[in-house]
Amino acid sequence: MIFQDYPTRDALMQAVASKLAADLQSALANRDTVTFAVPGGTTPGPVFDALCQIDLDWSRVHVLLSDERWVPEDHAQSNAALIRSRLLQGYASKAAFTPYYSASDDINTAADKLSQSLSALGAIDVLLLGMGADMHTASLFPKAAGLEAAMAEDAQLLVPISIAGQEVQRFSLSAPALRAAGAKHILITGDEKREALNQAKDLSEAEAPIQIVLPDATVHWSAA
Ligand SMILES: O=C(O)[C@H](O)[C@@H](O)[C@H](O)[C@H](O)COP(=O)(O)O
Repeated sequence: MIFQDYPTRDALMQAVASKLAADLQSALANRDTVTFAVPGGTTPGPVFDALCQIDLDWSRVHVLLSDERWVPEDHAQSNAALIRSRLLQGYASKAAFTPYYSASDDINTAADKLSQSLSALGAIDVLLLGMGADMHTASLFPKAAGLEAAMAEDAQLLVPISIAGQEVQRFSLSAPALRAAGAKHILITGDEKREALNQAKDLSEAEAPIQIVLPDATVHWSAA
């Protein structure tokens, strides 16, 4: 694991955008289509704002969500809506994007269908993830229903997840999909998440799902 800290939140966001652009560029030099997986949540927005202003061959980039809340895009919790409004703008508006929520299929059918269709993309080339203070990443939450299946070696690309106490179901890239990614970046802020990251190193992947990617990831952190 590489740990990089930044003096301000703005410096963090700008640096992560530049690093992701560099990783996308090097992947584009080697592959016709590059798969870029990104998280939702409240942290990455400014990274997306900076990244979409960087001129690269976005028409050859396929954006995927690391996870989604199982809600339509007009719902406040929709990650697809976040990506469309903050990343798929400017130069990045040319990127391909596959939303996950389906009004017609149930979550299990959607997981099977999308896993099949998206597997043609191959391994994720560039992966950005967040982390919760409970050491979850994507929607792989400790003790969540569906976590065991999501961590199986033969887990399909996308899996349904239900978290006790959360009304909205989740949809997540599975552990094998995250583990197989090329360039892995974790974006976190604040002392609570830094402390959680330190705790995670001594825990199992089931106890701390961030461990699925942590060993070969670059962690980008600022205090604010
Ligand atoms: O759908 C989501 O919420 C994200 O994909 C999730 O994995 C997020 O990265 C963490 O929960 C951190 O969220 P914050 O950035 O809001 O702290």
